Amino acid sequence: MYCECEYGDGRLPLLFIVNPAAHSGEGYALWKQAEAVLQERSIPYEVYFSEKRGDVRQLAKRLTNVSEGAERFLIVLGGDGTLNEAIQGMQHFEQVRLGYIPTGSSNDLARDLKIGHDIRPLMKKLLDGGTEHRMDLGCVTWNADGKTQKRHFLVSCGIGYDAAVCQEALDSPMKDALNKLGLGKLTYLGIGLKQMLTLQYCRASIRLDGREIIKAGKLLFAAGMIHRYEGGGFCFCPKADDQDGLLDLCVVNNVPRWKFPIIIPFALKGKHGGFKGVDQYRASRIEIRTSTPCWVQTDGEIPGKLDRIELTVEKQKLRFII
Ligand SMILES: Nc1ncnc2c1ncn2[C@@H]1O[C@H](COP(=O)(O)OP(=O)(O)OP(=O)(O)O)[C@@H](O)[C@H]1O
Repeated sequence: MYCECEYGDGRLPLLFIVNPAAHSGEGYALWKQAEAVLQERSIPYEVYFSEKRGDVRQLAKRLTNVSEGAERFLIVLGGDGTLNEAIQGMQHFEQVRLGYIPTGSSNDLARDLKIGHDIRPLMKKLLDGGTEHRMDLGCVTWNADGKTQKRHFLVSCGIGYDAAVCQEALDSPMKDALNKLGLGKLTYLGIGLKQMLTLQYCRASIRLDGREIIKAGKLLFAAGMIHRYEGGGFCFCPKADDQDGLLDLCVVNNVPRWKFPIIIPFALKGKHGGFKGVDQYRASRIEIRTSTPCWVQTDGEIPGKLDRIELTVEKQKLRFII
């Protein structure tokens, strides 16, 4: 972790956390485009670069540990995974305005918010103050070694297939190579197809707000979503609203494997709900138990393999600036 500082005139601190490794190493070059806008306007700022996984969380924790009454404007440059790390560390949510410049390869949050990817207009808007958009914050909790663990999410938390694809992609040497050729989506496509053919189904029971029980005999995945897209553009919950204090849930259960290639193009457009075995729900608390431990993902990051998770949501907890 290191810092290049040009801030110091006593105004609202403008703080940047940059993942230079996002988008297979393009992150630093994209930061330079953002920095050019700051320099043109002679705006003071501080920028902190992550050097490894986990740094973004620590940086966010340190930079938002403010005293009462003080405010921070924190802008994160990275993909959904970088932003996810930042919100794990964030403190004093009411005193922090959170800006975001998407420089990852999937950018599902940016897709849903329709904020685009062009750095200059995004920077200019943020520097002009932007618009505050109160955003729900999801939380998944589970037990490990007798202790309750938790992780926040902004986009989605899924168990099963979607998480298994993320987990394999995170460790895939192919991802970097294909990203450099601008073909990063092929990684997910390849791994997605492989997992579709090989993933073992599990049984699951799902409770919504402590009541309704969904019994799944052959669960492919269940994803609780704050935003509409995950997995690089799959509109699994087309009615998700990031301000309603509720999670939309997509459950895919008991769908024969041969049907997947037919359903996928519909899922990209959010039209998959009509297929038998694809169901949508909405709740503020979702408890999921599976018959065997399955991979879990939060905004594409992997907390581990789990067989019992609880998803909740804090309504409009984040002061997101767009
Ligand atoms: N300096 C760094 N070097 C390597 N990894 C980093 C560094 N900083 C953060 N990370 C990790 O990189 C991952 C960043 O993923 P992110 O989603 O932001 O970008 P991406 O990999 O380009 O996009 P996508 O996941 O959408 O394909 C996170 O898991 C984060 O912990």
